[in-house]
Amino acid sequence: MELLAIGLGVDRMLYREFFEDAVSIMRTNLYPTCQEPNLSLGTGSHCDPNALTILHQDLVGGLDLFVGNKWHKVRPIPGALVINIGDVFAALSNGIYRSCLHRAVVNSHKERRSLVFFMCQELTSW
Ligand SMILES: O=C(O)CCC(=O)C(=O)O
Ligand SMILES: [Fe+2]
Repeated sequence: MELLAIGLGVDRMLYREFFEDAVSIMRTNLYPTCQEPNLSLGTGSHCDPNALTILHQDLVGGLDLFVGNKWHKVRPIPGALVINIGDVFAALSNGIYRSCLHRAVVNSHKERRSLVFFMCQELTSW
């Protein structure tokens, strides 16, 4: 949160304090194999509605990002985390940081797992 604040040129503690009492959610996702992957949805395309998302994916691959009018694969890197800006942080930064459209697709040969931490905001901070 401090890095995001520094990037915006605001007090580095601003968002850290704002999210101090955040109530966050952690979710595990399992994407079984599918014989007809093109006919099935892993997660449909979406932007995360929370503030910030930290995602760990296994090495199977399946996370796609929509950038420059097309879908790009997010190549899994051992030990790396994917950080997504969500809609709340896009709003808090007046759109300077943008939430990104993404999806998870399935495949026919290997099941996939991801672990996702959704940093949310305390409901009374609105
Ligand atoms: O499993 C993934 O790679 C993405 C999951 C996701 O986008 C979500 O749970 O919001
Ligand atoms: Fe998501």
